[in-house]
Amino acid sequence: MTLLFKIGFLEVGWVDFIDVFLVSILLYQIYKLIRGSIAVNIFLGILALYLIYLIVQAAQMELLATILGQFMGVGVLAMIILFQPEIRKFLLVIGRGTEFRENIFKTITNWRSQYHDDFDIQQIMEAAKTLKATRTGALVVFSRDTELKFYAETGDALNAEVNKRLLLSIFNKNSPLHDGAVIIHKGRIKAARCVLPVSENDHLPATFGLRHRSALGMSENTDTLVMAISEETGRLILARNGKFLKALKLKQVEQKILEYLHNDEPANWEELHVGETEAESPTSNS
Ligand SMILES: Nc1ncnc2c1ncn2[C@@H]1O[C@H](COP(=O)(O)OP(=O)(O)OP(=O)(O)O)[C@@H](O)[C@H]1O
Repeated sequence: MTLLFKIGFLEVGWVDFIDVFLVSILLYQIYKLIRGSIAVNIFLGILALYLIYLIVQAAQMELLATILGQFMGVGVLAMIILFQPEIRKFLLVIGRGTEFRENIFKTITNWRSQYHDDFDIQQIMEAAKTLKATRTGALVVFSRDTELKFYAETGDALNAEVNKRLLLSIFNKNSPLHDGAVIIHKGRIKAARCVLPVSENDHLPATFGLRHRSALGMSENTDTLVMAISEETGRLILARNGKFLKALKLKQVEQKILEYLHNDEPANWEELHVGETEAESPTSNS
């Protein structure tokens, strides 16, 4: 091994350096995935248990060490079960590494501009404006990379071009399709009446019911952007990576959707303050 430097008896080589660097990236990615979610508490619980186990072992308390050892024995399996959503998201992030190569190819073939032309965002924005004004509840999932077949199959397949009138018809309270979420992929409404996973986040405002929880849950579990419009208040929220974006003007919502679709997002997602209302928000009037 090529020696890089030496601290006392410790010899540090290039391989060690790369090893520590990769572990740091891995830990940072794990931290980013579980930050703000209930998984942090579970992770800290497991860590505390592991530390106690080490102390008990060092103190040679055999009975306790054996009991805790049994827990540690099934630790990996327990972690996989407990952190299933986080592991899924992590693998999705890694999987998107292959997308990098695809993107280079697609950029060369001018795929991005084609995609943009296909997708008339104004149809969405006009529908959102009307839905807000008429206080019609709506849940829209934007998926950049996949058709989300698993979730689309919980509803009714449509595969129709995005269109303002169609969206308004779907979410109309008398429509048989209005319950649940619409999934949009590559400029097409893939399905309506879809059931989304519900978030277990404990820190949501009491006013947030199932529509908001499922918007958040979907963004926690998948690499999607979710737009929810409240039936009660007409408030529009965006959910991404397990976080809500503060009340936005419609122009800003449009910008966020386009940033997401073009994979060009800044990292300025913030959680909505508990109890915040549109009237209190400085950026409101969406
Ligand atoms: N898991 C889910 N997946 C998709 N849609 C859901 C899910 N749970 C609830 N919804 C939708 O949300 C609607 C009811 O939501 P609820 O009133 O509990 O939500 P809310 O967050 O308080 O929203 P609102 O402010 O519009 O009342 C349902 O009629 C359904 O259309």
